[in-house]
Amino acid sequence: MGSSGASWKLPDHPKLPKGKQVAVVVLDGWGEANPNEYNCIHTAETPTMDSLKNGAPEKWRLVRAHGTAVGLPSEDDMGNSEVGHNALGAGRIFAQGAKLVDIALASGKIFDGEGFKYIKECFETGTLHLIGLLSDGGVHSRLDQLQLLLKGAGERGAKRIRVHILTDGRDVLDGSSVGFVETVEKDLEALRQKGIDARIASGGGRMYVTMDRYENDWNVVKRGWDAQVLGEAPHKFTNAVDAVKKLREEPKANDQYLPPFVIVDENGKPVGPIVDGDAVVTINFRADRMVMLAKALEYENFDKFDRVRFPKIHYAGMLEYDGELKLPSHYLVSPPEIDRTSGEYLVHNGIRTFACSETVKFGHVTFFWNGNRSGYFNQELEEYVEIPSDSGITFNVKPKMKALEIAEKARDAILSRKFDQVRVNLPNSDMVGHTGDIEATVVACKAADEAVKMILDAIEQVGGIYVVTADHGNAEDMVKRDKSGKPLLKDGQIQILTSHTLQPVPIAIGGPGVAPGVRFRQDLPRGGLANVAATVMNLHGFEAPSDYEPTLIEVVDN
Ligand SMILES: O=C(O)[C@@H](CO)OP(=O)(O)O
Ligand SMILES: [Mn+2]
Ligand SMILES: [Mn+2]
Repeated sequence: MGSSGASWKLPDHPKLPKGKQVAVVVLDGWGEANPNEYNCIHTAETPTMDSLKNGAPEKWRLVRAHGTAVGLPSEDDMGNSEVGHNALGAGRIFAQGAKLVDIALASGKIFDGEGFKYIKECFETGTLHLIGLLSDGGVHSRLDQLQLLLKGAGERGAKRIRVHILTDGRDVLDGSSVGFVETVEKDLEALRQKGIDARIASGGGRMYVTMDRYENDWNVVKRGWDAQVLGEAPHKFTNAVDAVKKLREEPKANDQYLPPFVIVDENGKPVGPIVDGDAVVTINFRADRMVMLAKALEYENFDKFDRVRFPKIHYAGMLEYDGELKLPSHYLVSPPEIDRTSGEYLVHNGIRTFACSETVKFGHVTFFWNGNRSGYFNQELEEYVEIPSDSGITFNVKPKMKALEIAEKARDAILSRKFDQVRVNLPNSDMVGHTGDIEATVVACKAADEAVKMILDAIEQVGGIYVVTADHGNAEDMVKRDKSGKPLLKDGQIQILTSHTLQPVPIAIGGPGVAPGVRFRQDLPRGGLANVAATVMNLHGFEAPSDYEPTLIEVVDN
């Protein structure tokens, strides 16, 4: 029985057969935009994806992948992997972390919750530490939420506050970190005026310090730990604005990869290591890049790196980050209850599933796909394969990443005929797009296209079906634009856009197993990623649950 009380048994589709193998391919960060020199997908040779596009409108269309279509607060919110894969897998639109935190802060309920009460127990004698991504990107965290949390904690008795910042440059323009740090410094000054000892204590760039994911490189988390908890870092400054400005002067320095630093007092002593009796909040609402730190902060038994000290603290996440691990055990806002995902339904209906990506996106097609739940629903029917990603490099150095290896695994899984669904994420256009290296991103897009071809060829051989789509845009637009769409100049220069976009993404269906008469319906012009789950269920021969977003396809008699 599903948690709603509904049966897990899916009705047979009245027209579509069962038993076809379905490949579900998610191109990460592959949106649709006007062709021009900043559209790396357009520039790249992508014959496979181009040929799919020729199937429009019956076998190719666009779907929305940002804003309210994926449960984000507003249409100005770009898409991202978490909300994108949640929608793809769950078939419904859930108000996402960003929005839930907004609501809890607006009503003040966040301060009445169990999580806040728990950290508040330390306010009298301990320090409140806030650790997280400092930007207004809205993908992992948001500046205004941090500001409200700081203010609220001050009003509710926090006497000593330390902020441990992670600079962004990935969801926002590179170089924007300085302005964000200045803003927080002003807020902290206002708190100090009220007698609260509030300061920035440490910092570092998100990709080099703390925000690794899926255990690709624990050194990243260790660097953060050393600075945040131990108060140790190679760079010491007395002021965070100076720190960020100075560290950015290094050749090749950028916000994403700033080295760790600590803020010290006039005697050279770190101003805010984390010690027994302190409270810690990780302010990111998004899960993937907080899970590793959450484990380090929370687990008594931990062997991923030498923590040196394991302070007895009251730790809460902004959200619960992993529903299966119940991690962390305390949190300020309850996460969306993403239940009855398509993956869970399909295993209950006997669908054997293979899912694969490389480490940096592995959790996207498993954890995010399954509603932020780690592990299998049914190990007998599912196999999840992770191909180790390169670590310690920026992906413009190796833009092909593991696309070929992922495609080979998918091909072999398809040809083995052991699985009904073979699902992959191809990371290239996203991960290389985030580096802002246009030439490398073109190479990345070509590699992803070749991987798609390999998977489609295998589907052709077994008489199967493919669904090729993406989770949000990135590589299709690499320049910051004004409202009219013209590149926005700063000091006469274009500004490279490292972030995701607001663009829609393609979805294509095809393969010899698609029944005659199947085509995209024309009455869902505003269809989005959440409509994909029902579509895939149909292609497996099932009707989707009635509360799922409607399927994108129809079957016409011909
Ligand atoms: O790298 C990440 O964490 C985000 C951008 O902040 O990208 P994606 O949503 O594609 O994982
Ligand atoms: Mn993504
Ligand atoms: Mn991305």
